[in-house]
Amino acid sequence: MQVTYSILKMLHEEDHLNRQICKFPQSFKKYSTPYWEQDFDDITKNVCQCGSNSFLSSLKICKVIILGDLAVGKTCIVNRFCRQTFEPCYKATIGVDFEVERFDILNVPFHLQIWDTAGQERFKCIAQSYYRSAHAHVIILVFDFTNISTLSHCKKWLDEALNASGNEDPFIFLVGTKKDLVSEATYENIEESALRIAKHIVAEYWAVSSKTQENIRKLFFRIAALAFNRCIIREKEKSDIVIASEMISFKNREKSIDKNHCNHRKCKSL
Ligand SMILES: Nc1nc2c(ncn2[C@@H]2O[C@H](COP(=O)(O)OP(=O)(O)OP(=O)(O)O)[C@@H](O)[C@H]2O)c(=O)[nH]1
Repeated sequence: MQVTYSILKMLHEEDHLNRQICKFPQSFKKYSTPYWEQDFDDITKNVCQCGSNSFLSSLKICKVIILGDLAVGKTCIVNRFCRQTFEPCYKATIGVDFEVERFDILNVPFHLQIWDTAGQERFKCIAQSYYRSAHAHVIILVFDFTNISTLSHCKKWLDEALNASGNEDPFIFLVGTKKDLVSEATYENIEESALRIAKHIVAEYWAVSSKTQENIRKLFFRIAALAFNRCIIREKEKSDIVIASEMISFKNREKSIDKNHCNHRKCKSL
């Protein structure tokens, strides 16, 4: 999980000052999430409070892959969050673009590497070759509120990503974009279907607009907090296992030294 120099070059370091997370961000709708965490885990809080653990000192980074049909608004989501910009003209993504964004969570630096992939069929293979075995920690499936067929394709995008990415247990988000373009009635209609699909694919549902900025920041803060919490717990488990196995091998070594001593004494007394 070390960040290489080329990735570091792309960090928007100046932005992290307004990316401080101290309170656990909540889901978009209380009951439309499989992730029930309401707060950081006690393990996370303790580790961050003492701050001395060696794994906190290394820079942590989690991979987020954004997928969905062409022109649903994937690039606009990334640009709105990372650059505070919105581009009204469509320019297809070729292959993959990525950004690295820094957060300070419970006063610990944490990075999201955000992969914006191509939705166009002819560029899809290039994108897949990038994120194959990328071990994505988070998968964001994007659909367009103005085009209902993009919602029904999300399951296919997820299956392809799970096959390619190599991580069996990523956080999954189903995100509807262009909320600003639909009437309240259409929005509610499509949301009902989206909630059903989110439940079926075990994903957390969000509705956003990159044009008006609605919910974009909240979405990424939620993703960062969930990923950070899991990352710390897993690192802690790993370090506990290492300590436990070191203790076992230390005890075994002590036992074998004792045994050798005994054998030595026995030999002498014979
Ligand atoms: N009104 C409105 N337009 C949006 C919104 N999000 C994206 N768009 C427009 O939708 C078009 C496609 O957006 P992109 O972000 O380029 O779509 P994409 O999913 O990255 O497309 P590919 O790179 O082909 O996969 C652009 O013309 C955007 O301006 C939104 O929230 N509101």
